[in-house]
Amino acid sequence: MTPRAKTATVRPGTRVAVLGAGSWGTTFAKILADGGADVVLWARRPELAREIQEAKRNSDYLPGINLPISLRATARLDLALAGAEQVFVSVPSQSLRENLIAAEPHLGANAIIVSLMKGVERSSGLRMSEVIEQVLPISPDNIAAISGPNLALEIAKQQPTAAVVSSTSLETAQAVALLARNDYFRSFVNTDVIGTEFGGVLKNLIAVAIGIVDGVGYGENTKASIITRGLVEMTDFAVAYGAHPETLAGLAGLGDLIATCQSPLSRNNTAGRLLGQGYSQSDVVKQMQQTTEGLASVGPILELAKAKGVEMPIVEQVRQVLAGTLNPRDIAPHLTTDSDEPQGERTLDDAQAHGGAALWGSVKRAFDQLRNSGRGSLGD
Ligand SMILES: NC(=O)C1=CN([C@@H]2O[C@H](COP(=O)(O)OP(=O)(O)OC[C@H]3O[C@@H](n4cnc5c(N)ncnc54)[C@H](O)[C@@H]3O)[C@@H](O)[C@H]2O)C=CC1
Ligand SMILES: O=C(CO)COP(=O)(O)O
Repeated sequence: MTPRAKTATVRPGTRVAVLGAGSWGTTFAKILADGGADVVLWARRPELAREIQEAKRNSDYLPGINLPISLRATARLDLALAGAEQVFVSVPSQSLRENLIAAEPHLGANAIIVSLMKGVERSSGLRMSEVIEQVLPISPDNIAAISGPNLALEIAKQQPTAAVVSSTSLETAQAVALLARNDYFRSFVNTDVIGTEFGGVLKNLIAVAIGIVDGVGYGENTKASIITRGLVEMTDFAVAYGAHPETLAGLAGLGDLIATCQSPLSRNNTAGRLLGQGYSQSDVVKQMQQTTEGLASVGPILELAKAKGVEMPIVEQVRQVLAGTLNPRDIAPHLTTDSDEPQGERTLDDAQAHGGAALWGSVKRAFDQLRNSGRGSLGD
């Protein structure tokens, strides 16, 4: 029986809303409630709202987890949003726009909107914070995004982890981080929204590739090679769109990449494994019971990469496997280039030069933080 978490002592009772009662929305509502916030969770389906409100359970998405007594739930969007100082959004990326339009009339004028999502809008290629900025009458300084090694079920079991809260306004990032923390969840902050959001989106695509080679039966060498080259691919792409390379060496990049690529809890990893076992994309989509953001992101990411002249050979091979034009057995690091000449191994150091930022300095800082058990700065 998981002991009840101690609640934080910061601004208890701050009224917040969480939109989306799936695995991550429900888990994050628990994080916030265990941190002392006054949380109302919006569930699209009334029967799910009732189960959470009355039984403090979400048997669809978090079976066996006891939710905080203080957590309230409703299927009424207006009631969920009434008085909310911060609104955390955790619906599938492709449904964000429609949900923001529905929520807009009920939002407080100064409410902070926090994206918990890790996708890009397929029709526009926009990141989640860009969709929020486009739909709502809101300053980017009132928008934040949270990402990191955050497999929902492990966190719902109160296993310790960390995340990064990102906003163009450091003050906003800190206001969110002060609520999104308790004795098993630690929030760091940064102002690199581009790097933080793209880290969460891109790691899903590499995780699909890892799942594919796992499904084919390749071992740890192949997977480690793809993870390593995948991080360089992620960094190249994100830096081309204005990210700081060190963000991709932090929790939102490397951290989340490790968690997602290694865990059977990952839906993207699982979808990749089914692809590697020979299932078609349509069969995989039918089998997946939960949101698998990576499958919808491959196309838009490759279009964005092409627009900046960034090569993403691993993601391109995932696209080909999804399209059925590449045998899953042929997706492997040495096939990520079709040149017969031995290729120079582009490393994070090159990305640092490429990105012009002190990437290794941030990697060394990360190791120092780990050595000092995280007593480093709030920055990630
Ligand atoms: N599950 C996890 O471990 C983590 C998930 N995330 C992100 O959280 C976001 C949400 O994913 P999950 O909660 O995992 O998905 P999920 O599949 O567990 O839950 C999705 C929820 O959205 C609802 N939904 C579906 N279509 C909707 C619509 N049109 N309008 C409103 N609600 C709708 C579903 O009923 C369900 O309650 C994704 O972007 C994902 O990448 C981020 C970190 C961890
Ligand atoms: O984002 C996640 C972990 O950080 C969850 O990954 P999946 O969406 O692949 O399950």
